[in-house]
Amino acid sequence: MNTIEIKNLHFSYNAGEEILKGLNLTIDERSTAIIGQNGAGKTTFVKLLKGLLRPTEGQILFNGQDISKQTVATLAKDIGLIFQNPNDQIFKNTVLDEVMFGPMQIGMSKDKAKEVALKALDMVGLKGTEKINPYDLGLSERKMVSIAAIVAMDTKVVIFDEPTIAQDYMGKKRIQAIMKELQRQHKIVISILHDMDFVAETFDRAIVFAKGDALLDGDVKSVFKEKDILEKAYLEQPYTMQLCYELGYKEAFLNPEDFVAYKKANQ
Ligand SMILES: Nc1ncnc2c1ncn2[C@@H]1O[C@H](COP(=O)(O)OP(=O)(O)OP(=O)(O)O)[C@@H](O)[C@H]1O
Repeated sequence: MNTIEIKNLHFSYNAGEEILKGLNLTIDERSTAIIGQNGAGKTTFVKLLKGLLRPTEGQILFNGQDISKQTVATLAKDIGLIFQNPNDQIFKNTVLDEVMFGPMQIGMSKDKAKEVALKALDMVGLKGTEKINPYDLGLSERKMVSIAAIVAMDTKVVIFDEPTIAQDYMGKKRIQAIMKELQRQHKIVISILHDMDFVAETFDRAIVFAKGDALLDGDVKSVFKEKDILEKAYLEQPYTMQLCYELGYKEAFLNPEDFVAYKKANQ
């Protein structure tokens, strides 16, 4: 089983202003959502996992090996990060070249890279767009290109930074299906999210970041039950849960499907 162990992780951009203050966590193959108010340190944390930043103190162990001092190039085979803004990631002139780039960088032949790129494009719903310039696509499709570019690399860890931004209902459903498929392949799936309903419907575990530490950590339902603590972190419960509590139910459901199933079974 793949694991990432975070031990006493500290990080500062500027001396005297700690962004992460001794974080301790173990991330496993349960899909993990990282939530928390703006500026809580979520993006900083995933950049540390990807090797884009170096901890000021502490360790990041991937399958037991300390990766906190490894280069981005060495880590690229194992850890994929899909940026919040696809424009920060995409630089090739065609969709196919963009998605083939990562696989070729980690040593795949051109033929193999093309094969995995076409498969990844199919998975994100962009079959047939291979020759298009990514910047001629809309933002939501460009985000899918950036997802395909990481999926094609077949890394053991796939990190998403705000994947649902600019996605409509169908786009969110597709991202949910991609995450479930990656999890089925025993990859570690981590995502930063602001959409609590999406978290409730998609993830096994949620970690609430606040003031440089994990304020809450547990299965999604137990985390979302902690209304008062969530409020301190400026987070809302998922809408279905809010509705259940407002209606006086003791049992609160994470999503409409579970609520409706309960109602039908108890009519
Ligand atoms: N390159 C940088 N130099 C200095 N400070 C930075 C830098 N990047 C981020 N910060 C600061 O670090 C803190 C944490 O930022 P970070 O982007 O990790 O938060 P976040 O939880 O991802 O927020 P958001 O939800 O808005 O993306 C913020 O106060 C931010 O202003």
